Amino acid sequence: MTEQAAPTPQPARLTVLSGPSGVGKGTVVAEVRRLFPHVWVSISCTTRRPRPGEADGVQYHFLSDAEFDDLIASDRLLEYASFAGHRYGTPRKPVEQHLAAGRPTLLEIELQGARQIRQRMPEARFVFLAPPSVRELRDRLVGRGTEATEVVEARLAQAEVELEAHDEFDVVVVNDDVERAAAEVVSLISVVDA
Ligand SMILES: Nc1nc2c(ncn2[C@@H]2O[C@H](COP(=O)(O)OP(=O)(O)O)[C@@H](O)[C@H]2O)c(=O)[nH]1
Ligand SMILES: Nc1ncnc2c1ncn2[C@@H]1O[C@H](COP(=O)(O)OP(=O)(O)O)[C@@H](O)[C@H]1O
Repeated sequence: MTEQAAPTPQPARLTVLSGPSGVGKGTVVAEVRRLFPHVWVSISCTTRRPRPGEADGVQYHFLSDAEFDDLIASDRLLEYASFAGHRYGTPRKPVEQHLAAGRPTLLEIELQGARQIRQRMPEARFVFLAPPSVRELRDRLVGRGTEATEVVEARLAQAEVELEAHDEFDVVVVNDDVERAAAEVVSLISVVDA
């Protein structure tokens, strides 16, 4: 029997999911993983402190400012941005490796980072998660109870900037119902264009 080389996998699609703080990105991404375990979700680096229940290497890699500076200096971030007083960035290598191995890959990042990815990887698909209303966004952010009042206000001010940019994205998904929104995101991640 002749041995055949394993076929080289087709590079997979990169999907970028953005949307204002409190819209439900984390909640929807958790549901996306449940519905579609084949997706690989990038773990970002951040200089913000972990919230209760968050662990290093799970939700984020929690870094010092000096460690974050090192990643920038050695070009190990695909994109990075400041948000509400902290820095966030996507480690480059795991994204490239998972895409090359054929795993549909998802980045959950804010607007400035999404714009950098559009410059570098225009073939990616850009999805904006929108709230049913601004009132509902405020209620979700306050209801989550993870930030102090002034941080909530800073995030809401930033949310207005993000909401105005929704038409830069390929698709807008309204997070009215978590399961419905997640199913829509899965269809965008998993279906390859003809
Ligand atoms: N540019 C960029 N933004 C990120 C990255 N990781 C997370 N973010 C965004 O940073 C913002 C703040 O995240 P976080 O502090 O976890 O708050 P939360 O999204 O409101 O729970 C959100 O809009 C995230 O999508 C990243 O690697 N790069
Ligand atoms: N479709 C939804 N309907 C009602 N509440 C939601 C919905 N999606 C998320 N939430 C709630 O809104 C709050 C913010 O969600 P989260 O996923 O932390 O947002 P983000 O990651 O965008 O900041 C959480 O308390 C979450 O349970």
